Amino acid sequence: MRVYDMAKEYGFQSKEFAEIMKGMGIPVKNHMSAVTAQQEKYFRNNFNKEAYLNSLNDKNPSKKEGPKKEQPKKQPKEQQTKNKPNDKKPEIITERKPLKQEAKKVENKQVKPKENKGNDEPGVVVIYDKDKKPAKKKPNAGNKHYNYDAKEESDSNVKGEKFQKKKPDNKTPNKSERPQNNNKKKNKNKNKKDNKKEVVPKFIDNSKRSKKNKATYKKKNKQEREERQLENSQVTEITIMEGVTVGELAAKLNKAPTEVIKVLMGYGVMAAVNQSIDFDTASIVCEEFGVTCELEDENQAMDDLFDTHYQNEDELVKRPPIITVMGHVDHGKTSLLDAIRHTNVISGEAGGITQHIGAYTIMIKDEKITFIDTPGHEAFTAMRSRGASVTDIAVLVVAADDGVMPQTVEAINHAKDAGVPIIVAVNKIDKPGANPDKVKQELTEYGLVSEDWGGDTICVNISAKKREGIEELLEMILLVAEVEDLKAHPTKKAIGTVIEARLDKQKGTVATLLVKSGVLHDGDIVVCNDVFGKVRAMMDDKGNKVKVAGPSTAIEILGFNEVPGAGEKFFVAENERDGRKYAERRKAIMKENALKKSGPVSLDDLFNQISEGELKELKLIVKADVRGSLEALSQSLEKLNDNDEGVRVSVIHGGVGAIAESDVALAAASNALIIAFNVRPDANAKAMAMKEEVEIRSYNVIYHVMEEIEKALKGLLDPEFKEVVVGNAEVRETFKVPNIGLVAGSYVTDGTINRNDKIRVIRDGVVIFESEIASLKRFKDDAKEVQAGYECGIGVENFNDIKVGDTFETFKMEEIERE
Ligand SMILES: Nc1nc2c(ncn2[C@@H]2O[C@H](COP(=O)(O)OP(=O)(O)OP(=O)(O)O)[C@@H](O)[C@H]2O)c(=O)[nH]1
Repeated sequence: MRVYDMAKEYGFQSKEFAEIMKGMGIPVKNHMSAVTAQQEKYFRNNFNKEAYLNSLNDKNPSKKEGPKKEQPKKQPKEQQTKNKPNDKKPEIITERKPLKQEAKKVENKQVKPKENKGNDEPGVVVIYDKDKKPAKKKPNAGNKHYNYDAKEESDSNVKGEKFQKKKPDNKTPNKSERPQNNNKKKNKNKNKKDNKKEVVPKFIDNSKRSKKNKATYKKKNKQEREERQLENSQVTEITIMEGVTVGELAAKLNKAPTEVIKVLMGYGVMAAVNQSIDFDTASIVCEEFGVTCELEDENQAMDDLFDTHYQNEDELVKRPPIITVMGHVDHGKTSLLDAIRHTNVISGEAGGITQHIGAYTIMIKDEKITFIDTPGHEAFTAMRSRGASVTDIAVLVVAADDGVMPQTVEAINHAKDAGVPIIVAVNKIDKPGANPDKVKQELTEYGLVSEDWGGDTICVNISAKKREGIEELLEMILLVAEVEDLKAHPTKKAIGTVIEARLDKQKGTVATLLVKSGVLHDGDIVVCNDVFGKVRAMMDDKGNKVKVAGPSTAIEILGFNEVPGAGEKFFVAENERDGRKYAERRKAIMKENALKKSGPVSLDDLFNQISEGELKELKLIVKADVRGSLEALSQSLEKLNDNDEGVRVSVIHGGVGAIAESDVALAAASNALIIAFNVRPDANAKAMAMKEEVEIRSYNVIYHVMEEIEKALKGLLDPEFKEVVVGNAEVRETFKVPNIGLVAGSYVTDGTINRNDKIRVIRDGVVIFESEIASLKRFKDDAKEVQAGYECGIGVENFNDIKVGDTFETFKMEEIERE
């Protein structure tokens, strides 16, 4: 039996159950761990669910704290149902005197004034177990999904009303908690007003305060305000965004805008309050005021914005997992996605969902799963290259008759690099040659050990064609999702990722968005990097018009002013003005960055990047001609981890054979550089490397690789010479010429073949020989150079094994100017 089976039986979440078992001394690793018959027996004999649940309640210090009369006599119905003991562990009550600046930290706990016992100082706070607090209605943070039924929503006249959390009811049912002053009405109104804000802690029970106390309080308050102001006026450090406006800067400096304008004028810069200034100018102003300023990291700001959704754990609700299906070509990704669509029971539609957009949500056992319907790596790479981890779980499809293939390995590396759990779907088990065990065996080489072999990778045997094993796979997805504990905020303004976007002649910009947290409403102002717009229309995965979209939902929207990039994060702005401002600022920054772009990782510039703190990990992709070299190289490279520079060297992907487009894509996405050991990129890969500015370093001696990287880490690599490829030619025929040897009738595909350049012979992407050009002829005449598009005869010094289909690469060493 497995932990999760028993968890189900006992009615616990797998995670919690594993903890319980561990607590009883049963050595389980996680929910997937198998439990021996003996352990199971021990558990069954010794575990008392009731006692356990009671012990949880005992831990609830409200009892310690509390005279029973403080509890409401009867809990409201809703609260009662939510207080199911295994829903959540109760929170600890603490009693403390909060400092002002700590107010934020407790902001989201429920705070109520401590009963005035006469000797109370203002500022005493009691944080109560929220489950025990009466009449406070909270969204079910545990197991229930919020209902985002768009149709219901559109019936409602109040936009978003359904998704607003019920406000805490401050008409406390417990008499002892009620304010005791005479001015009840006023106080009630005040409470009402307070409730409109997010939960603001109230530290002071002013209901029983005498006039004298009030005066003291006022005085104290004033004093504190003044202290705060003084504190603020002594700003010493600020962070500002590129393109900050004069007004914004003044506010951050705690100065009047006119003061800032004056300073600017002193430097000959005429700028009005709403005008943007660049960071350098802003830092001069800051210097004048004795304030140090730092450029705000835009990505950080975005991360922070996203983080606000997850700050208050008790406000979060469970969200469906988002899945990407990956695997080698023809192993059945598309068939699996099709099979899943047909297994779907969300709408009971015959033939499954008619899909309209690049993602769809299915329902299994009352739980939703969202699939990103872009099989393969493109989605993954595009998403990740922009730093958005869209996928929660990767399903790796491996054909049982074919086993682990190069793209399988790539997919594993992609998922690992993104830190996403992998579920293996061993497909085509219906085929006569199918051997699922062989697949499992091969996967162990890549660190994926199937759970029935003692590992923790879930492998499910399926036949996408015969639609077998699909439900089990979906259940496993839900299981992993449960362990991943995926949560989202049910009501905040939406954040998420653009899955794809295009320009439609009639409709304008059409973008598919995946809401990660919060709710997107029709009419919202969405901002995605440098583009923004008002959502004009929203359509779900079945083509229905909708008004709202909750977490893990994909929708197609109209309204962006330009086409946003796939994989880009989006958020909802307060209003159009803010949205436009943000997008315009991003545009300006991007323009500026493009001008001073330092480019992706390059060995020559490695030291600078390390020194500037931009690089903490040097990621490498190693491609070699034979497995032996690959292993030797990878092992040697890992040894470079012991460097004094504190830079981790990691080989994120290794393979045998020519460098393919997918290698370059992975390098671009992960900011890696490619080490080519006796291999070359194919034409597409080469073009992509140029476009993506991925550096490919070629070597033929392992020692040289190590030496160069070591030097680069230390900043000693400043090569005086650099290899420059000058031309490429294809061998179309070969001739034996007396006294000369073998001559290859070749066609120059690009560049120029110069008689004096060096030459390499490449076969199937692998360098098989390197030498000088022995002869270069146009027809019968010797030639000094032959341009692309012409034919010529090429002889290679000391090499007569040229074959039709080989390619030549000619190169020269060029001197590099030292900086
Ligand atoms: N016998 C059998 N054939 C399958 C199964 N799943 C897929 N196939 C076949 O395998 C071939 C490839 O399937 P696809 O679903 O197109 O594979 P893919 O991985 O999406 O391929 P690409 O999109 O080209 O990367 C098709 O001919 C499918 O009919 C299966 O479970 N059993």
